Amino acid sequence: MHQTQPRVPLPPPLTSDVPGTWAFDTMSRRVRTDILARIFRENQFQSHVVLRLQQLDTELSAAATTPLSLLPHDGGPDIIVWNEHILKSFVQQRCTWLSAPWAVAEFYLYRRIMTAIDYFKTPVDPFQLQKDLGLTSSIDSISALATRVNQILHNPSIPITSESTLQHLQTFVFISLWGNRIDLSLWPVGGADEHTVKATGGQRSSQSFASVLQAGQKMILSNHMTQLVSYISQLSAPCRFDIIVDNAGFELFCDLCLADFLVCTGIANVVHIQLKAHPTFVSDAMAKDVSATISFLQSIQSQQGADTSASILGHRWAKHLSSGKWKLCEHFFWVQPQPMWQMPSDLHADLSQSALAFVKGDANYRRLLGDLHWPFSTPFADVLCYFPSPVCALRTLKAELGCGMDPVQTQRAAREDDKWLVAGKYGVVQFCDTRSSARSQ
Ligand SMILES: O=P(O)(O)OC[C@@]1(O)O[C@H](CO)[C@@H](O)[C@@H]1O
Repeated sequence: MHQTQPRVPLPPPLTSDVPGTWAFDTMSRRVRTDILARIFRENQFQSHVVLRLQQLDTELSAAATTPLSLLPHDGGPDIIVWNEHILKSFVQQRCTWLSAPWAVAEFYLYRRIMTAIDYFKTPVDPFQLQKDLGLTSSIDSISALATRVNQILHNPSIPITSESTLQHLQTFVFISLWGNRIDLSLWPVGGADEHTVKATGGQRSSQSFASVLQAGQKMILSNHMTQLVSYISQLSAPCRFDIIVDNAGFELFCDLCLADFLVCTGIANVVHIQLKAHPTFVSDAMAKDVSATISFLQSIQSQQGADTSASILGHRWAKHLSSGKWKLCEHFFWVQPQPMWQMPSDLHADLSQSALAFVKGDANYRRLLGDLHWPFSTPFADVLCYFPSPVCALRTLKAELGCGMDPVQTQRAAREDDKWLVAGKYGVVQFCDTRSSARSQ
């Protein structure tokens, strides 16, 4: 029988009321000084919108004592889910922005921003500038990677025989993993905090990303790559794959490189790209951001003259979309805080058609784990056995939770860097074949 939730007892949720934690710093400081402040700076909203954003800022300035409230009817089709299923019990218990489960409070913040800006009447993305800069400032990395991708997929001297395909598969999975380091909510383009990647025009991320890829293996605290590759190599025919993506910008570019590889090699006959239904977590990708990325790639040729790699890629990706090899899917569940084992039945049924879902990034990973305080050594399969399809999490660590990590590795990481859980330097590649895991129970 298919598990409907983790097969081990559930620990308590992370909350953001413990001073000294990243969760506390996020909800009591970062969301105001980094996220809301940028929205004010980077948008020209009408005065009534500014007023609502200021009211939200006032609530957050007293986060420890301000209780969460239900959402007003703002035209969003998700109101009933939010008010009846997500918020009701926390509102009844008078949970505050800090005492409510962290995931609930943090997703709620972005949903409140949508209310404040009247998003469901006039869908303006308040993070558009950051998203645009995320692409343009990564142009060198994008061009370099585009050249490599085209060599692998088009150069007849690198045959796509099965052994080399599996080698390349690993490369593309690593690229997608480490693309998650470049996260605009942590490293805003042009920002100047401790996490900031130096914004030096077009060279923003090319050096850092090359060095991240090189550092690679030793920064991975749990690595199921062998099992992942073995599973994929045993699929008998081209199948559907899913990528539950995370950030727009350079990370999305990296994820689309993986999706490109999967369809060009015939490993996949279709890749469903699972996207957010409204702007959230600053940089999280929506369908429009995929289209913008492809248009940006197609335009690089005219900007750069000689280098056509990115533009070739952009045209190929546009064809993947028009031919139906790539399908863009937005769902409101992806912008909500519930544990993934509470996935709505339509999405569950749909994902159960997939041969494999790659789940990208930290916020999605938190939801895979229900944002709970698992002992770090809890086996990944004991938690993820409920997922509707075989699943591979590609996450760089940016929050104080995890599972499936050997204590030898976590102790090493803690010795090397006291911010190992949140700095995005360490990563995991974790795989669970939920179908065989169910059979072996
Ligand atoms: O999902 P992503 O982009 O990898 O990370 C999201 C994130 O930046 O936001 C949260 C803190 O605000 C944490 O979960 C994490 O640090």
